[in-house]
Amino acid sequence: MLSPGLALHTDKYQINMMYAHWLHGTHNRKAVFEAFFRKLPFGNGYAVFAGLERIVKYVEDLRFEESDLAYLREQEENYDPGFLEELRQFRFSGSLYSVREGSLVFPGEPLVRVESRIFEAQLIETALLNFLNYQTLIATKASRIRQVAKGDALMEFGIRRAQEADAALWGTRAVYLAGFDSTSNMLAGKLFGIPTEGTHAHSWVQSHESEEEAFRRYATALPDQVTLLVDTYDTLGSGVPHAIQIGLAMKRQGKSLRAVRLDSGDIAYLSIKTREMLDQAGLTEVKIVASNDLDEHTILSLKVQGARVDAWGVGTQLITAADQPTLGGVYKLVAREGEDGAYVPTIKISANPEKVTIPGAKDIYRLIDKQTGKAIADYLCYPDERDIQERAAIKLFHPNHPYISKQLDKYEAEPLLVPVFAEGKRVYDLPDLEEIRRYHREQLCLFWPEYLRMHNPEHYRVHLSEQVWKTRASLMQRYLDKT
Ligand SMILES: Nc1ncnc2c1ncn2[C@@H]1O[C@H](COP(=O)(O)OP(=O)(O)OP(=O)(O)O)[C@@H](O)[C@H]1O
Ligand SMILES: O=P(O)(O)OC[C@H]1O[C@H](OP(=O)(O)OP(=O)(O)O)[C@H](O)[C@@H]1O
Ligand SMILES: O=C(O)c1cccnc1
Repeated sequence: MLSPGLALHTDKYQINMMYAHWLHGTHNRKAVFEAFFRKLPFGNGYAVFAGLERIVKYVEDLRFEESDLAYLREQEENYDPGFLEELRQFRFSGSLYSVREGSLVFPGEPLVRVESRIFEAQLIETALLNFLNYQTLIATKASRIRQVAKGDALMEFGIRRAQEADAALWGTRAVYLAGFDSTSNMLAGKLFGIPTEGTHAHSWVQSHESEEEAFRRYATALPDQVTLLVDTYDTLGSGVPHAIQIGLAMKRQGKSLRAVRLDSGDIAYLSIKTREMLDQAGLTEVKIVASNDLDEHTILSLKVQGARVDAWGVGTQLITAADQPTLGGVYKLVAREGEDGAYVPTIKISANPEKVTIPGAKDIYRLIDKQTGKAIADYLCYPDERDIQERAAIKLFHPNHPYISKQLDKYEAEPLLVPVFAEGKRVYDLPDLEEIRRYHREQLCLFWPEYLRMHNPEHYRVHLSEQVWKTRASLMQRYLDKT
């Protein structure tokens, strides 16, 4: 976990292609790849981009260690010693552009663009997708839960169910950047400065002679952060009454019981009853925490039922993105260096029109209505179309039915891709996590609620510039003419 030696965190075919390029002397040719996804997860109206910090650290630390080279030598006798020497000298020397973490992103737009020797761009594909796919998926799930929970406190409880340690750690970071308030994950707390929270387990109660004794001892040990788990034996029959006893005793000492936690049964019914009992005892300040296989659907349903829950602990469903295990992001070659040294746009044709790639290195701009301050659409264009930021008007058209078009004026065009590496040097200061959270909140404010709702959200458009559209059409035609 977090080990520096991630050069072999890649698929074998990348190393094989690197070898074949090296053997034929094409390894130093420049190429442009773009990472994007085709379909939004969970039926959501947007995704929340995450993974850049991990990508940056990976790219910066990327070295083949002697043990990696020894392993490769052992694996494939065809690998020439000169190739292994080339790997020994390997450093990322290219440029990388990325959307900022916390951005709202949409299908088909480049989230990361890599311009480098094909030798390097090919190697980093696998790790880059691995980081981006998982973290963006989890951040999106967390953002959905935040939308539903509104102002309630949200705690991440997932380590024990995550797909191993790295997923727990980086997943927790993704969850926090998308709006959770805290985590039970202590390592994530230490490494990323995320606030940590913890109640206690059933084992604490079971390890005592009585529930009452267990509660009393816990309250004595940690008087400033007591949340008592009240469902070990009988929530309303013993758990809540014992918690009330402790709460009243703490109050007499000028302290305060913070909360009780419900972890089984009918959470709507039990939380309403628990609230009544606490209020009747004069403990109106004591909060109610709920946990037990929660996700955005259950939380929404519980709220509709009038559940009196102040804070939600969410683990399994979130950290594993249980309803959709991957984002499906891809990394496609969009341009290669031609014989004359200039970039040539490339296309990947597919029988499935959604899978035909968009050729050429592209930038993305978010078009914002100057009057409302809200995002209208995203716009893909080539870097030399930078005047998009100054034009008086812009034409937006449907890519499959270009006669459906509209003219847009009084807009601002905000570039989404920022330079992260330039010729191997990092040119981007990684923002701290609090800044990313703030940025994510600002991003949400940029969109009309229609795009943000959990069920059947409006479809936010990603448009192509006329130049991009024409290049794509002509490359498709060229391909059709050949076949
Ligand atoms: N009022 C409710 N409406 C909708 N879903 C609820 C309600 N109360 C609880 N749930 C959810 O229903 C599921 C109940 O799961 P399950 O039956 O496994 O739990 P349980 O029997 O109450 O507790 P245990 O964890 O001890 O098995 C959980 O996902 C829980 O969050
Ligand atoms: O349900 P999650 O969203 O994953 O939240 C974390 C769960 O982990 C703990 O119990 P655990 O699942 O270990 O045992 P239990 O189900 O028997 O309480 C805790 O009590 C929560 O229920
Ligand atoms: O602190 C808690 O209540 C907690 C932490 C992890 C998993 N379940 C519960």
